[in-house]
Amino acid sequence: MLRRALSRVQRISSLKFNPSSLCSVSVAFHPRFSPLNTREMSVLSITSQLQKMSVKEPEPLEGSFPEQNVVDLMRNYVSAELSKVSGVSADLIYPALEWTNTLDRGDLLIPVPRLRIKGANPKELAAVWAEKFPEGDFLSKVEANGPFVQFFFKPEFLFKTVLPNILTRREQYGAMPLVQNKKAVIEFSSPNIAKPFHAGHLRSTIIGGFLSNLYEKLGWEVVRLNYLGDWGKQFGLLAIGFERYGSEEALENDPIKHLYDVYVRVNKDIETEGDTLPETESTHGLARAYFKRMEDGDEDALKIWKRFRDLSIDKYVETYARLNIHYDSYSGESQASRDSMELALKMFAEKGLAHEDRGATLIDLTKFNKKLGKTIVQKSDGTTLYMTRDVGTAIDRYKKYHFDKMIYVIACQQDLYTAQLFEVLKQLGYEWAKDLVHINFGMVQGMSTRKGTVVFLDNILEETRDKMHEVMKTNEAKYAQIENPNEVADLVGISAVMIQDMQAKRINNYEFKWERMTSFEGDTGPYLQYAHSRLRSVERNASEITDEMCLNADFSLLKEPAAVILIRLLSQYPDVLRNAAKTNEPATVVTYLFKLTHQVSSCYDVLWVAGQTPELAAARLALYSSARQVLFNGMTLLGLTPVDRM
Ligand SMILES: NC(=[NH2+])NCCC[C@H](N)C(=O)O
Repeated sequence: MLRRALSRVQRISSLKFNPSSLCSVSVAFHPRFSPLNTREMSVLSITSQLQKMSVKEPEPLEGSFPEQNVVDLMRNYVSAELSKVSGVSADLIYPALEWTNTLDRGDLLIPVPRLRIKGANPKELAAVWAEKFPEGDFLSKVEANGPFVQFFFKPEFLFKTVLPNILTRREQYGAMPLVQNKKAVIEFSSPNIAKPFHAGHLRSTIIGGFLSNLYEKLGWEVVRLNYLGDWGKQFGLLAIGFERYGSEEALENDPIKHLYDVYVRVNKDIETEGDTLPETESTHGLARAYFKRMEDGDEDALKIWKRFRDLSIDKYVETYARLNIHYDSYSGESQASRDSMELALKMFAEKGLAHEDRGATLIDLTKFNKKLGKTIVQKSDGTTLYMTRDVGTAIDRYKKYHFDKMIYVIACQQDLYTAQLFEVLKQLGYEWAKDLVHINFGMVQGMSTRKGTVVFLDNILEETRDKMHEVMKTNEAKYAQIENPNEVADLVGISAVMIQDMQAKRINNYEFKWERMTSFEGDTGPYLQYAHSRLRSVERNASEITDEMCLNADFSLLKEPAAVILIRLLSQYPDVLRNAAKTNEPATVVTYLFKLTHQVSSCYDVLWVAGQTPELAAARLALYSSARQVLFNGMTLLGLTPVDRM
């Protein structure tokens, strides 16, 4: 029995990842570790573990969360002790402590020059302080490196505090109440009805979904908004087009695609007509008249538009659900209230912001900032514009939500536009204009289906799924065992698309590459999924070890350098979230998850679970299980659905 288990571990640990080893999937959670059925285990906070160890908690400094974040606890300790050694106040030391780039430089470091001690040589000070610094219960080593002092956390301490914390907090590990009673409105995705859902919308969706999850984890109440492009002259055109070419059946079946087809055809009509027809007969003229009726609130004219909108939203809801995104509200340009827009136009006039130019109303923003140029807020025919609707909408939103922060996730092509919008609101005297944030991102090149050029999100996801499916089919025997291959292929495919998108800084452009993205090797979405499913398999193979056994394991048995690096990485996770909220970069989390999974993979060779004494097996399983939990948390934060088997 033991020998069999041992050889199984050997087999697993020597297994290089091979896509055709995809065998069966279940997205259901392992019952013992299910976030849904886990028996309530009371949370063992980092600080409550200290009491058990009879270690005195360092004085908590402002802005630290030692209960949830062991790195904060260490910051508190280092700040207090370094204050004694250096005479600098702890409050000044705390914010000067930095992360290290690599763990061989310690877990935290302080650049001595940051403390601005007059007339002192930073190198000498670093050497003296390192020499005098008491390691205490918290640190294993303190060393000077040029003008830096490097602090190494004591692994035994991390094992004893962090593992029980992860194993009892589960999906909550990483979360902390950075803010209280604060609301963030996050607007993202915002596609245009009857137009393709292009790469820009996909990026906005992915980044916005992530930011919403992140802010929630850090204590914000988050309102997720989709601001649909559902208003404007093109909806007059679409209605005319639908009279000519629409099909009820096609509309019901696939509203997004059908409306797009109709839109393309009616635009062709306009092209063919040129200016051969008088305004009253031309497609253009008819569309304009139709939209005017919509703006005037003509119920008949609005009826068909509302149907287009409702059916499109139904379809969007479905597609977003595949990405684990659920909106609090599908608003859109059409929802900007008349009152707010009129108020805004009135205020433009009163504040002397606007001027007339050939019947149109303009705001000259160069007075405030040269780069901002001018913007039109009302056309000569009195119809509203994108900008006016955005201004009205922002006013409506503040009334409705009283947000503390409002984030717009919009492509960098609209950098100027967004800056204008924010400036206009500021000039209108809205105090909350300072709480508006534009999170921008670069372009995706070459995102198209293999067949055509026009893209809808659904098509991209379907195509990725099919591609994954093909890879899975390359191993017939394994494939035959898969219960729901389509579902696995879908989830792994979605991870491929999303991770490719979140891997680099937002502002970078990137090229949409099928081969690269769907590969199981290298830093890809499928690799993360594989890493998660493999950790699940470790848990399944040791199902005789209960949660309690893991929790009460003797962590002093964890000694191997690979285990030490892993616990140091696991300890960083709460800080990674806090850092990601500073940069608003998903890449911060993605990079961390790859570091983590690489380290887990190094552990497999040296830290076996099967075939060990029960004590050692329990301690190691606790470590793997914690790593699995952190990976799970990171993946779901990004919007992925981790698979249990593949
Ligand atoms: N409040 C806003 N303007 N949000 C951005 C909307 C994006 C717009 N629908 C587009 O596709 O370009």
